[in-house]
Amino acid sequence: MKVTVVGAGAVGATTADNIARAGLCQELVILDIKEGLAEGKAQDMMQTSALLGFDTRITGSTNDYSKTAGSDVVVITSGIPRKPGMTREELIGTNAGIVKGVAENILANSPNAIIIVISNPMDTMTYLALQSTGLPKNRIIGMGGALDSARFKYQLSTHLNCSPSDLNGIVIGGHGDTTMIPLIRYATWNSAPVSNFLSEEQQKQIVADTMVGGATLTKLIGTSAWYAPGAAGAALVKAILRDEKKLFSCCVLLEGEYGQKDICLGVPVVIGKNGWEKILDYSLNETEQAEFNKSADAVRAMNDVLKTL
Ligand SMILES: NC(=O)c1ccc[n+]([C@@H]2O[C@H](COP(=O)([O-])OP(=O)(O)OC[C@H]3O[C@@H](n4cnc5c(N)ncnc54)[C@H](O)[C@@H]3O)[C@@H](O)[C@H]2O)c1
Ligand SMILES: O=C(O)C[C@H](O)C(=O)O
Repeated sequence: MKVTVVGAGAVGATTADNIARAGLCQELVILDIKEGLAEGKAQDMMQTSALLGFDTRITGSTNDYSKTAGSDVVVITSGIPRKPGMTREELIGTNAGIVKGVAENILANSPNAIIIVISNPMDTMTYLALQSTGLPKNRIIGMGGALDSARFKYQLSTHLNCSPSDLNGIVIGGHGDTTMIPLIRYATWNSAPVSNFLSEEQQKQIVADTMVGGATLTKLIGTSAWYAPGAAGAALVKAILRDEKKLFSCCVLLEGEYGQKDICLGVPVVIGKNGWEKILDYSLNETEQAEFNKSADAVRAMNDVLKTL
């Protein structure tokens, strides 16, 4: 199996590192436009192999897409991150051109690849990748909900004083500070609804803190996060390569599901060897559906910006 990670920056390198450490593929290519960066990070990672005991061969490439040929999965992380005080949406002007060019180069060299889009604004970049490659919908997956759901469980765990891995919780909708929807009604602590243990006020706080999870880290670090994003990207790669049929919230093309069409938005999907294989219907209540529709309106407005660039 062969995986390419485009972008050797914070998120790309962390995704690649997680993929290598887990031994998910035989060949791993990291590509970046910045001279020497991908080669250097690939060598550095390869030098951990004797210490960590993985067998993945990692190579780097400065914008030579022939090195990525025949990839089974490609993760796109290229593009600028936000600075404190910015929204993800403000990145569209720079990142749309980058993501479009990268997606076209990937398609030309790996026509059978499944593409995972991480670059922001992720929902719109996923839609753009789908449009510019014309790939079957199941092979374009936006990564945002997997990260937001992990952050949701982190927030829940701090209030419940429990292990995040004992929790179930999912965030759907857009991957934006105001567009994501942590589905607290469905969150459980080992099957028991979290509402059994948390006040209304605590639940509201957890939802609010989850929604600004990325912004909070950006303010603290000075640029956006990479450890959890890289782990989430690698988790999706693993689910595909190992055909796990694992459920994640991912940004995928909707064709009437959840009342929306011609838009890529976060919904619960099953991930396996074919990419996203099935959308699950969580039967949203009226409030949740209204939030989902509002989120779709905001993402659609960003998708419309693409036409003006
Ligand atoms: N979807 C998510 O959940 C999520 C999470 C974290 C970050 N992000 C996004 O991921 C992107 C990357 O974040 P980062 O922190 O790694 O940024 P970074 O600046 O550390 O790395 C980005 C890399 O992309 C490279 N690049 C730029 N143009 C390129 C091109 N045309 N071809 C190949 N490489 C190119 C840059 O040289 C740089 O090394 C940002 O847009 C950020 O907002 C998304
Ligand atoms: O917050 C950001 O801008 C990066 C990313 O989308 C995140 O959620 O960490």
